[in-house]
Amino acid sequence: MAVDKSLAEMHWKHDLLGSIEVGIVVLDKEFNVHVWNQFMENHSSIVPSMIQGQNVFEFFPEIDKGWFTRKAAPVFSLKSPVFVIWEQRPYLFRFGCNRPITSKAEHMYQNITIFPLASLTGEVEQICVVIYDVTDEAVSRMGMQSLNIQLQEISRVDGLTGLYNRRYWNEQFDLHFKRAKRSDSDSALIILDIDHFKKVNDTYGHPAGDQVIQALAQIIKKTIRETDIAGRYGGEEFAIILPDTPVANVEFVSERLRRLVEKCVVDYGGVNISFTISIGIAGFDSTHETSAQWLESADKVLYQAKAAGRNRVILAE
Ligand SMILES: Nc1nc2c(ncn2[C@@H]2O[C@H](COP(=O)(O)OP(=O)(O)OP(=O)(O)O)[C@@H](O)[C@H]2O)c(=O)[nH]1
Repeated sequence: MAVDKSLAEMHWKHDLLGSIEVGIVVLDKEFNVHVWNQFMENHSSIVPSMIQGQNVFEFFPEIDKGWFTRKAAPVFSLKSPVFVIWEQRPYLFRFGCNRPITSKAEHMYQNITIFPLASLTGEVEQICVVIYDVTDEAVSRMGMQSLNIQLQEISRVDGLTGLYNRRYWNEQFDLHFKRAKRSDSDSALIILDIDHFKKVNDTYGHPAGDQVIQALAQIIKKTIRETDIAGRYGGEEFAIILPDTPVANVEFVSERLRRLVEKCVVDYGGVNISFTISIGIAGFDSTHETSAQWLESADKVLYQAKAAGRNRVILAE
């Protein structure tokens, strides 16, 4: 009768392990496999008889042995469970995704729990690893994150040129001004404006003007350093912050920019359009009380450049 009872118990435990929608793996101190349930078999195509008694790392070389051993150590020694969520490590076992057609995931995302299995003497000789398939949750969370990043980008970037828009550039300029004020560093500000741009629009049309603006933005992107901050300040007006750059170097960069623009020819449906720009530069000056004063210094010399005949660079004294 007692034998029947334990047989029946084994039977329902076997059924339970088979029908449960999580992976169950029991490992000993050498990380040899003792239990491998149906979920694990379904996703790995490895049947229990193949893996039982074998070392899990040999079957799954993608498991970082050092990391997993460190995670399991307190489960054996302190008898306390350990949890690992997919955001820390996307998976333990690299399984394919359940819905390869409808899901964007390349693999199953997993949360795992490792808990101790104490023997009758209270010693932890084995651990149980439970694997939860959290692919749907992970995919939707990552989708939200990338959407947020895209939204943030859109709100920072000018649609026509891909440079920062005026609002975001101004925020950066304010921050940079405060930093420069604290460190009294060599920084400079460039403001540039397309010469007689109204004539471009009037002669070739607004879409042609847009293409000229885009061409200028490309030249700016190619000419400045990654650490410089360029924005479209107005219709055909651009502003660039050059952190940690002595004014002499800024004059050199500006002159190069001016010459590149002068040489550039925009091909608008077979019509060649040339254009020039005027540039005003103002180095950071600790007497500036506000970022607006710094901007005004650069703007003033830009208009001096316009008044002096355009297509030139002028540096604020
Ligand atoms: N195509 C196009 N034109 C724009 C855009 N934003 C502003 N503009 C035009 O840019 C022109 C600017 O003209 P003005 O401010 O008179 O300056 P300008 O003709 O460049 O003359 P100077 O700056 O004095 O050399 C106007 O005709 C605006 O309509 C834009 O996004 N696309």
